[in-house]
Amino acid sequence: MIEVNNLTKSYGNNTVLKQISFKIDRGSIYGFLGKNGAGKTTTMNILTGFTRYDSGEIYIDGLKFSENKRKLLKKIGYLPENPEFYNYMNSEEYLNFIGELSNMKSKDKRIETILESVNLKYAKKKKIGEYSRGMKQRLGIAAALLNDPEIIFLDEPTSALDPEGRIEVLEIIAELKKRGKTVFLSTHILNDVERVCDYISILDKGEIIISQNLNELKKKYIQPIYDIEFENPCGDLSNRFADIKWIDSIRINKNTVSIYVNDIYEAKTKLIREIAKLDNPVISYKIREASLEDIFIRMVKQNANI
Ligand SMILES: Nc1ncnc2c1ncn2[C@@H]1O[C@H](COP(=O)(O)OP(=O)(O)OP(=O)(O)O)[C@@H](O)[C@H]1O
Repeated sequence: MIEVNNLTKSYGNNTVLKQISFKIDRGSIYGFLGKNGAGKTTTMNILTGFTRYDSGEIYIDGLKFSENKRKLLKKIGYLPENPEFYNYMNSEEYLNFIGELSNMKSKDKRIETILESVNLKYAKKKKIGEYSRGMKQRLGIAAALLNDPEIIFLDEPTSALDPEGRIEVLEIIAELKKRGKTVFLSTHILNDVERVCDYISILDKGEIIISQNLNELKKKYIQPIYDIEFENPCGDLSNRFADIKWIDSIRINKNTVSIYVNDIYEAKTKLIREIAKLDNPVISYKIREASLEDIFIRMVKQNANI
């Protein structure tokens, strides 16, 4: 449904997107991950028609975006990272106003339905200035959904929210998928991605370093991680273990280390022996599966080493 080929964008000398390509299937939730400044918002602004791009091609439903912008933008809803509201309006008035801007006919029923779907019906007469962040974010989603778009772009929709607010937004996203919508979700909260996304891309310094179905990604990159807590700090561990081939990488945080291995058999038989040589008493020793966060950190680190 969305196909992006070799998309490139520069601001002056700063090339923010370097020939990125990806595809998004209809009805999927596509997680677009990356650290701050990776280029996520720029990509979203391009795909929603707010920002120009230098080169590359974008197709939506087989139509070239640059030649069919007006038509294609009708299929798109967008919640930007920091949506602005008129705080003196209530949510019903605000959605009416948004509807009028886009010449929407018979808005009342739609507004009622949409307020219900984002759980704001009870607060529709309350001034937006008195809303919590979570309520404002849900109102932003309501505004993005007002035209009943097929594709919804959500830029960091949960970043500023408390756990309860995040769950409410994630539930709305899961509901959108059930209704057959395609969701493009940019975020750096990997837990959220694991909860709702089908497919992910990791954007790093303007390049897509991985693009895969989430389950396949986990299967491919899942490797055990050993979390070991020592009695004393273990600052020189990376040097001590530098020559061990079956150790992929080591993360150290004071007295605790996470050891990423690439050969589970070697690790099982030899890691304890190596640890014993350190002369640093062990408080705990645990094996766990890699999470998306571990995979993300590994991929971004590898990209930095290239
Ligand atoms: N209008 C602009 N003019 C100049 N540089 C810009 C502009 N917008 C973004 N950039 C630069 O482009 C790069 C990517 O920014 P972008 O906002 O797309 O990243 P992001 O992944 O969305 O990060 P964040 O999560 O912090 O929003 C950054 O280096 C940023 O400074």
